[in-house]
Amino acid sequence: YVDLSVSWLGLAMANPLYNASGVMCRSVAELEQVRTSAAGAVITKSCTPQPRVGNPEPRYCATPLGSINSMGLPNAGYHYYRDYARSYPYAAGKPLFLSLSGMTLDENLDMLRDLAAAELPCLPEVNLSCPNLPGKPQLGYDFQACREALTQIARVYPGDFGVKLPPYFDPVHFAQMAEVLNTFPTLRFVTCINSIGNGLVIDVEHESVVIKPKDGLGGLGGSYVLPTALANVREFYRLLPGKHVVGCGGINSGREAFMHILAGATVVQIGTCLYEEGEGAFARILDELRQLMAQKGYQCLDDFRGKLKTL
Ligand SMILES: O=C1NC(=O)NC(C(=O)O)N1
Repeated sequence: YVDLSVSWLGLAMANPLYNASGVMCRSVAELEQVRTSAAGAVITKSCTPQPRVGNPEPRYCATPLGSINSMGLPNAGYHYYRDYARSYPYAAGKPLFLSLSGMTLDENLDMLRDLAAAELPCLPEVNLSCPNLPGKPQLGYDFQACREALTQIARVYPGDFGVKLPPYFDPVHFAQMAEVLNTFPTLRFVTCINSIGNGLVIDVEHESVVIKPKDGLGGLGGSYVLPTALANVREFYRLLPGKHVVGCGGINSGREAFMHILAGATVVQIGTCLYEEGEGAFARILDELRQLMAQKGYQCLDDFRGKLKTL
């Protein structure tokens, strides 16, 4: 028998799989699709205080190797998701995470103050890494700005929270960001990774880019990003003792879910694969993970979590 359950942050999950923020989570209908699927948890679309239409379309395109998107944070506004979190059936056993992505630090602080006052069981995942807002840099690449932001966030939000990080590509950057993150004891998890920002996909037949915003530049997801996602999971697993890493990036089957957990992920999120396949992806990936564990003689996730061998 294979046990896929996860116990973390005072939460009990039947399995480690849920959606990546941004996919199947902008409307209540979509959120309910995830909640009533085989997923072990639910996370909302990154929200801003006011609703946003987002970037001009086409703004998403799938390819054989993954996806490119420049959505531009289209969302129903903070109060829509807070109200969903108010009526959410926590007792049913699937945790709810609320993704926040204010356009400024003050916007994040305003939303977090309100969320703290609401005293809801949901957990915030503060998005430090949206790559698709024209003219705005990804906060996660400015270490001093992150330190200042997290100082104020931890001050206005007393509870546990997490952050969605951009991918890093240099050991010095892993170390510098880890030093910032380790300053905050209530920062309990990091979600690695957000899309690899500002890629360019070209359509040879039409000799054109495939998305409209930023002349075709967009965040990459899917198989394109798996090795980078795994590196970020493993490096932050090593560098953030006592914190959890949520793995995200390139999970298409039980094999990639296994890789993320072997690299140290406590739980894992799926984005591109969920967008392309639909909520059936959850049950399929869980079955594949179960089978792989059974073949290897593992009975639970702790039997192999974080035990990636080096040579
Ligand atoms: O953080 C984000 N990452 C992405 O890849 N896309 C969305 C978006 O553009 O809304 N946001």
